[in-house]
Amino acid sequence: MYSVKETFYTLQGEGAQAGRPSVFCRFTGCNLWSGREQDRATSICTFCDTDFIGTDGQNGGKFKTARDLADHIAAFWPSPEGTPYVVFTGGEPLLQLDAPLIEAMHAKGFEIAVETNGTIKAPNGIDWLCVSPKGRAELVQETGHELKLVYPQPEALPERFEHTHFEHYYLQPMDLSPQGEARSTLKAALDYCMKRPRWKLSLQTHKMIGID
Ligand SMILES: C[S@@+](CC[C@H](N)C(=O)[O-])C[C@H]1O[C@@H](n2cnc3c(N)ncnc32)[C@H](O)[C@@H]1O
Ligand SMILES: Nc1nc2[nH]cc(C(=O)O)c2c(=O)[nH]1
Ligand code: SF4
Ligand SMILES: [Mg+2]
Repeated sequence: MYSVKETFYTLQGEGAQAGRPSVFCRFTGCNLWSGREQDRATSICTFCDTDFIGTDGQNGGKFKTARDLADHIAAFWPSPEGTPYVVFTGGEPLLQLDAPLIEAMHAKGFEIAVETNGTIKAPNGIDWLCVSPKGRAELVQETGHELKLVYPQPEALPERFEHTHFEHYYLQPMDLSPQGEARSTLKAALDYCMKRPRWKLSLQTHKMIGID
């Protein structure tokens, strides 16, 4: 059984695939925060910008089999042209994404992207793996296509991840607006990238243009 908060068609807003048309499948639940505001400050991940509780979002629900969920996701792809692309996110998608679902999406011709916090080893077969380390949480998944670190995090400074093996290294300015704080994390991130140029800047472009 898979538990999905929401499913929608949009553009990938972040990282090296920014601008790519994508079906987003947001799984319910995370291992680093309950999702309840009263637990935020005492959680390992304290700055999350996402509601991932329940199955009540747009086109959310519970799906009994990998085939059922794959059919649901594939229905959002608008046209036979281009390679269909699904981004599994959450919450923490690696709590639920498994080999049968990967196989079912590939059987439908999809490329599979994952956004993960890196605390759970990724299964084989993911076509684009984005790892985004969080606070004091141990990083288990040290390889992938992009490491996208939200910046600044006092307990997860970029230096801690320089021994890892990714094709791209990004800093993404922490958005504190969901918590009502306004502070310039953008300036801090771009200053760091310019000082240490293996790091590139990732902006949350979907928020700028007002899409999901
Ligand atoms: C909501 S998370 C879900 C996937 C997974 N749990 C993770 O943390 O990577 C999706 C992406 O949003 C990023 N993110 C979450 N909250 C953010 C914030 N306040 N500012 C900037 N990026 C944020 C995460 O680091 C991650 O790259
Ligand atoms: N457009 C868009 N791009 C995204 N990239 C990563 C996202 C996520 O929440 O995982 C996200 C999202 O929520 N929307
Ligand atoms: S690990 Fe990801 S989904 Fe979980 S609370 Fe942090 S940003 Fe949100
Ligand atoms: Mg998001």
